[in-house]
Amino acid sequence: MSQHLDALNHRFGVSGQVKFKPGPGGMDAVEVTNEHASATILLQGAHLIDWTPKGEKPVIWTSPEAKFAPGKSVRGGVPVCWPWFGPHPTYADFPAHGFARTVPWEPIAVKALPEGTWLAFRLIPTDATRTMWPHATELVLQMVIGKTLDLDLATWNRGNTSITIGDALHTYFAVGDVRFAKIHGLHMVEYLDKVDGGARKVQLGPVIIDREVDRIYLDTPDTCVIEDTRFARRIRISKQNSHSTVVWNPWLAKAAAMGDLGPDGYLHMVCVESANAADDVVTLAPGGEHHLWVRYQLEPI
Ligand SMILES: O=P(O)(O)OC[C@H]1O[C@@H](O)[C@H](O)[C@@H](O)[C@@H]1O
Repeated sequence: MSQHLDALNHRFGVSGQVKFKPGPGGMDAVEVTNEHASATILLQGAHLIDWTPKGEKPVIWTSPEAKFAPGKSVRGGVPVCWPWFGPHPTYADFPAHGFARTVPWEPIAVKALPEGTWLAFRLIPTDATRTMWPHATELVLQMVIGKTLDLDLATWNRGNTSITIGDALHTYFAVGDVRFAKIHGLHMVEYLDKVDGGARKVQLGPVIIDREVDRIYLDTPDTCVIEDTRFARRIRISKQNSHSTVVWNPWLAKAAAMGDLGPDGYLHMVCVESANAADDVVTLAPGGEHHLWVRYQLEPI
């Protein structure tokens, strides 16, 4: 075990519950096990790659062919998109979905609570991140690993001028077979269809995934539900301070071209991303703060 991990265990470890250790690809990770659930989080990106409530199948999907390497985004889990969503509005060579998911974060607090394990991580700014984002901004991701998974992505504007951000919790949910899943809660909601040149359309009924789907739903309600008959469960997604929801599945051809989704990975995942995306961005005055909050919860069918 590296000195760094030893030091983290000394400071934040909780015997039998929270352990910092090398994770997949040897990347620094923290493993959480409590009476409600287990989870694994990479320190790069504060990227949660597993959350499995006791006695259940994993709720979060990470590709069996994900590549774990410093500075590379991991296919699956809960990537944090920040401080922009999708391509950078001006600089095409800046990374898609921002840099938060590919840089190191540091733990700042860990506590065992009756409801689960609370952890907080802070993004570590570097010269490289300051080149892309020359603002005094603090970014903290808090999690509670319990029977539910709660995530709070907090942005503080510590500078003297206003800032404008886009953000998303780009969660890959595990489903038995996506062709038999339905996403409820977006009926009569307008969306931008990214596989049809960004055309504006209106969702009627539940979202069905039977082809490539890449949509930004606009002005979305605070709850949607993935109904998964194959796994006989529903995943309830509740959120606050997120006005858009992105639904994404690359389907067969795109998945094959991506190279890190596995041969039939696209059948076992769907991204339902709680976001502030496209025109829905967040402007923070000096001293302002913004909390993108989600709760994921399993319900039997
Ligand atoms: O491959 P990435 O950068 O993780 O992005 C995956 C997908 O993320 C989704 O949020 C976007 O809407 C898609 O267009 C994109 O393909």
